[in-house]
Amino acid sequence: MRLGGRIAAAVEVLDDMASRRRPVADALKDWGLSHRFAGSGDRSAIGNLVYDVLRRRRSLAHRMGTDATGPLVFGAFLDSSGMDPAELRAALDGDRFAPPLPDDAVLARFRRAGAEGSEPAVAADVPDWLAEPLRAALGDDWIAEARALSDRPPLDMRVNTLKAARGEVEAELAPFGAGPTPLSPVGLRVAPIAGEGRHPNVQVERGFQTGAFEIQDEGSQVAALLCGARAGERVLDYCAGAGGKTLALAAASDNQAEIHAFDADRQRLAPIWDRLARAGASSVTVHAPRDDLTPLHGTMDLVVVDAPCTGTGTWRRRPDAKWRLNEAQLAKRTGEQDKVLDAAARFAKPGARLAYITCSVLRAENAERVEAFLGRMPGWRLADAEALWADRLPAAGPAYHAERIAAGSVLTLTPLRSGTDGFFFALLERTP
Ligand SMILES: C[S@@+](CC[C@H](N)C(=O)[O-])C[C@H]1O[C@@H](n2cnc3c(N)ncnc32)[C@H](O)[C@@H]1O
Repeated sequence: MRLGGRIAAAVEVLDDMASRRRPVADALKDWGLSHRFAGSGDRSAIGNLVYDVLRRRRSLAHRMGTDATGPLVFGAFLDSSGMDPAELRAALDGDRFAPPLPDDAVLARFRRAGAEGSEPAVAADVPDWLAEPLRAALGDDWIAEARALSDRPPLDMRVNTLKAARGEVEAELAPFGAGPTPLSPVGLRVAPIAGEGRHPNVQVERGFQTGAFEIQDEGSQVAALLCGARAGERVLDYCAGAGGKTLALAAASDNQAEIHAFDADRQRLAPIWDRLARAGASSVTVHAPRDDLTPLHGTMDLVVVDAPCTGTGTWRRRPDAKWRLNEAQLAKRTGEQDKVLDAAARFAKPGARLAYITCSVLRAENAERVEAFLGRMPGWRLADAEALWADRLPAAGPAYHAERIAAGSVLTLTPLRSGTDGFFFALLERTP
C-alpha cells in the first residue's frame, strides 16, 4: 500500500470505532481480516496512526482547527514522520487512495502550533472532567504528565531469574535493541517505536518460549519488587489475573515463598497455568473463583491486592480507554477497591503486610482508598513506601511522586517521572 491508502485505512478504522463504539483492537483486527492484501508493514503503519490519533486527539484537533478524522490522521502522520507539508503533498501526488489533504495554510499552521491558547485539558489530551483529578494527583506538572501518558510506550520485559540472568536474555534480544531498564534490576526494554514499524514479536523467541522472560511493564515489575516476598513466607496474590505479579513474586522469592494466587474472574485467571509452567514457578497454588478460601484467613505474611482500576496509568498502551472513562465508572471502581481491600485484609495474620497496587494515577483510587481503609480498619497502619523504595531499589533514585499520608507514604510512578506506565503502590501493615 502507498501512503494515501494507509492514511485512508486509519481514517476508516477510527470512524468505525466511533460509529460502532468498539475497542480499537477489534476495529483494527476487523480491518485486517477484510483487507488481506495488506502486508505487515501496512498493518503496523495503520495501527500506529490510529493509536497516535487516539493518544493525542484533542491537541491534534486544536492544532488542525477541526476534529474531522482525516485531518487528525494527517496531523498524526506529520508529527510521527517529521515530514513538512510540502514533502507530504509530494508523497501523495497521484495517489488516488489518499483522503483530501487539508490546505497548505492549515498544514503550515498545524506544524507551527503548539498547545498555546488551548484549554488545559486540550493541551493535556484528556476529557475535561479529568483535568482536576489529574492536577490533584500529579501537581503543577500535571499537563506534562498527561502528555507523557499520551506518548508511545516502550516494550518492557522482566527476566525470570528462576531460569536466566538478565545478561543472557539481553544478549538474546540484542538484535532488537533491548537494553537494561533503569529501575528494575530484572528489566529489559526496547525503546518506543519512532515513525513506522512495530515492536518485535518477542513471544516467538526461544527465551520467551522457555520462560526466561515475560512481557511486563517496568512499573509492574517495580511494584512486585516493593512487595518484598521473602523465602519462607506465605503470600496471597488476591487479584492475580493472568499472573503477571504472581510470576514476579515467585521469581523474587526464588520459589521459596508459598504463594497462593486467586482471582474472582475465571476467564482472567485462565492463562496463569501455562505461564506458571513455562516460568518454572513451582511455589504457586492457584485457587479458582469458587474455591473456599476461609482456611487461609489470618494465615498470610503478605497479601497483594493488584486492584481492579480505571487503568489511567496505561493510556499509552490503551488510549481509547481514556476517552471512554467517565465519573460513574470511576465511582464503581473505587467501590470495588474498598470491597477487595476489605476481603483481602482478612487473610493477613497479625504483623502481616498488605500491598495495595493499581495501574491508575488518580487519588480517588489510590491515596483516598488507603485513607478510607485506615479509617474503617483499626489495627492497621501505613508503611513508609519511600523508605522501602530506597531500601529495595538503592540505585534507582527517587523516580516517583511520593505523598505523605497517615504517618507513612505512598508512591505513584508515571511515564514522566519514572519512565514506566502509571502505577500506585502502598504498603499497609497489620499491627502485631
Ligand atoms: C489489575 S488486574 C490484575 C492484574 C494481575 N495481577 C497481573 O499482574 O497481571 C485486577 C484483577 O482483579 C480481579 N478482581 C476484581 N474484583 C475482584 C474481587 N472482588 N476479588 C478478587 N479479584 C478481583 C479482576 O478479575 C482482575 O483480574
